[in-house]
Amino acid sequence: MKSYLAAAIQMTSQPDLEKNLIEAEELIDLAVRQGAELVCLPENFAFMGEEQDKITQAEAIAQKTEKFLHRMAQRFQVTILGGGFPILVEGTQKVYNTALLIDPNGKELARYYKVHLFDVNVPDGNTYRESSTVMAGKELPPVYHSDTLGTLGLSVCYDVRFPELYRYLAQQGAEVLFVPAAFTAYTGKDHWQVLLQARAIENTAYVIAPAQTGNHYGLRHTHGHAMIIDPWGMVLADAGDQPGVAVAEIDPARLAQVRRQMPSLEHRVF
Ligand SMILES: O=C(O)CNC(=O)[C@H](CS)NC(=O)CCC(=O)C(=O)O
Repeated sequence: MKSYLAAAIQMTSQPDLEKNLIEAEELIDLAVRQGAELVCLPENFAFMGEEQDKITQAEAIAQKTEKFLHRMAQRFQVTILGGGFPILVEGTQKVYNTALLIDPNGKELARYYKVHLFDVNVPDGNTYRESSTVMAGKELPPVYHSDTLGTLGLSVCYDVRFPELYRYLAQQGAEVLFVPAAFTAYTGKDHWQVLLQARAIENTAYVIAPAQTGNHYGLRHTHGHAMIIDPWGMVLADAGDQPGVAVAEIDPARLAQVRRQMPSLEHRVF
């Protein structure tokens, strides 16, 4: 593992695939110009709209988005995380909420189907029933061991509330945890940063958390604050509440230092 720059992209995705992919490309370009070698897109980067519209367009979204990720990785010669987009589950009317990691040659390194689905009545009056259109993944997320970028662990959004998933990733050697998200504005203001810092601190790992921000359609507002957090829990970069990028250094020397200073991973009893 070497020292390198990573980017957490922040978008306001709409119910418009083509528009979102153009916007994503511009932000990837911006991140690469700032020197990022690992570029991470948020959950729903390709499409954010009514559940039913997502299902109707699922085939096109899945096909075009997967191609887009391969094309971007190759064109910009970076590793890309596509933080969450729908892929139809054969023989059903449901999709997997899927995160893909692609290398600069366009090769797929890792794939994860979101396990925890957001079926929550948020006190602001919005009701979320992700399980009405999404099939829950049944397997723990993968880690990918990269010689240059370190050991990378996948997850998506609502997963961040389930610490056992990240402890599993840490046990598999994860040094960098991805949490691509579309956190609601209401829960995000109180929980987003706290949860991310907790996952970083308790696993002494970097957290890269790309995010959705602003108003998408109807009453859907997301929290923003795409960020990168170091293994001590320090926020290294925060994209605020507008579309953009948060860029920060992922440094193996810092990781080793924190794991020396706070060896809690080695003191686990259970
Ligand atoms: O809002 C939308 O339209 C799109 N959102 C999503 O796709 C996903 C599943 S519904 N959002 C979350 O998981 C939010 C979790 C969250 O906000 C929390 O855990 O508090």
